[in-house]
Amino acid sequence: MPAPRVLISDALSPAAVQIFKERGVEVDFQPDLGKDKDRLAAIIGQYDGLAIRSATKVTSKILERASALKVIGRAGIGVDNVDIPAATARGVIVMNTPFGNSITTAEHAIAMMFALAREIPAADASTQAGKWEKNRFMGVEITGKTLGIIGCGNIGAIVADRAQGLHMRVIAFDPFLSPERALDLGVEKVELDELLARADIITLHTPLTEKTRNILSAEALARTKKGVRIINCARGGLVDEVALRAALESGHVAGAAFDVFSTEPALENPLFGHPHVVCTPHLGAATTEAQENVALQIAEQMSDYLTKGAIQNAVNFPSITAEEAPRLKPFIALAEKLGSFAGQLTETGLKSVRVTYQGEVAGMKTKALTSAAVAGLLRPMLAEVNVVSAPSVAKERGIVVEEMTREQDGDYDSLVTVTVVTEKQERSVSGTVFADGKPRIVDIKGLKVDGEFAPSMIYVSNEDKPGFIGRFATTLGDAGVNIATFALGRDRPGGSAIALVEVDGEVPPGVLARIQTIPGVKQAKPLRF
Ligand SMILES: NC(=O)C1=CN([C@@H]2O[C@H](COP(=O)(O)OP(=O)(O)OC[C@H]3O[C@@H](n4cnc5c(N)ncnc54)[C@H](O)[C@@H]3O)[C@@H](O)[C@H]2O)C=CC1
Ligand SMILES: O=C(O)C(=O)COP(=O)(O)O
Repeated sequence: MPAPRVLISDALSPAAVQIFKERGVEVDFQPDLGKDKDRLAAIIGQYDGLAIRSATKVTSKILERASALKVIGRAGIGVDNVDIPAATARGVIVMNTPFGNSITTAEHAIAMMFALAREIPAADASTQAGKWEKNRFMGVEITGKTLGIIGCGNIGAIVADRAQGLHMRVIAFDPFLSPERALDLGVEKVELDELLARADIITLHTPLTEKTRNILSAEALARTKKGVRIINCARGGLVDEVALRAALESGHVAGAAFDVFSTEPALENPLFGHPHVVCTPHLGAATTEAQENVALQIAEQMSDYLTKGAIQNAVNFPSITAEEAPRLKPFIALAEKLGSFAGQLTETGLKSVRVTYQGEVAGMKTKALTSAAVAGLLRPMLAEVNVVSAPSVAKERGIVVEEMTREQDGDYDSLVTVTVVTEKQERSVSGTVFADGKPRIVDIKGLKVDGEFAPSMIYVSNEDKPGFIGRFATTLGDAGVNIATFALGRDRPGGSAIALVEVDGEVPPGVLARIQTIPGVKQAKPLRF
């Protein structure tokens, strides 16, 4: 197999290049490419992986051209520059490095707070201009002030910790912050209105989502305390920049420090030029330490995925460690094949699919296995679906996906059952993985069998009557089809029976129709795996 190829299209630390190479991944380092979307679109089709920071915008248009792409790695935290639904729909894993730059970014927010409180940038410019305006700059003390943190996750929590070290009172608004965690962090959890009314300084640390966009709107700004200072080191778009400018002009807001802007690169912005505004060009993560951390980590994660199938910190797929990957692999194949079996037999509208895990397999990454089963199920109907995209494709089509785990209670250490409910019927198939690592099908619609999955198979359900096997074999023989393996199952003598037959090569047209005419045959279907 040729080595996987990765394109680095943003200014990652060159440390990443070394890691990729050491791990058998070819790497193309073009740190400015992300800014040129046409060139990126022109070459992205050659790569299995794309490593980015915030300058590369991975839009659905870029993804349409990314025919070989398997993984996008964000050397940093925010993935709002990636169209995640579009990546997921194309089966591309999107991973980030959720902690590598959080201390550095929190430190930047604290630095911005001091810059605002003591007007350091303006004082610096004035001093170096030879003005010595000692009376112009009158700061405010940080000690004893109330810091309002909007979004108290990884970065917000570090900011809270540092602020407490500075003897500030810390209040936080974050709907997902548990009272226990708030207590642990020593912050007072409050509603947004209370934060706005009480904070002397507000700092934002939420991702940009439809819920957080414009969280500091004109109305919200109007509810803040007079003389408040506002820091945004999270994402442009969280604050209404025009309304903030007006509030600065009126003197209601005493100062603002922004690292991120609604349009980036921010070559102009409503906040620019105000004497109490401090700006940096998206430098939150820009320290040598943080950049090394995120570059090394993303290169490791992407290499592990491309070479070993391990998944860490994916925002659109469950994690699978490098140790788990080989153990999971045969079960992924099993789940996909069971799903495929059910999908190939499905002729009417799919309503729901239930995947049941019994025994040892119940302790594995069942979410990944369920995605594989759904991918296998949908593939006979939709060619472009894979393990990553399957859950979202199913959801889009209104197919309910359920997962159940149970204790082992049968002959097998592990048993996976895929049950498909269509408009007409419910059908289950079960399988396991034997010690040889090969997936086997062990139960079809409650009838026990023991069959392997083969590239070309015929499935027959029939009444258990003498003469069927002879006629069936003759029909195939007459058509020049060689039987490779033959697995039979039935519920009771004379009851319902099934045959799962592996044949060499394609089943010629017309053969299935002839099988269908054998007395007692209810259904005959070709299957491919
Ligand atoms: N300026 C820069 O260079 C950098 C900026 N960032 C930005 O900082 C953001 C935060 O990063 P982390 O703390 O690591 O993320 P995180 O996911 O650990 O924390 C985000 C917090 O926001 C909270 N949240 C979500 N929706 C909310 C809402 N509607 N109202 C209030 N809180 C809400 C979440 O519950 C979570 O606790 C990132 O999403 C990224 O956009 C991150 C790194 C560098
Ligand atoms: O990690 C993040 O979310 C950041 O915003 C850092 O962005 P950058 O990698 O410096 O372009």
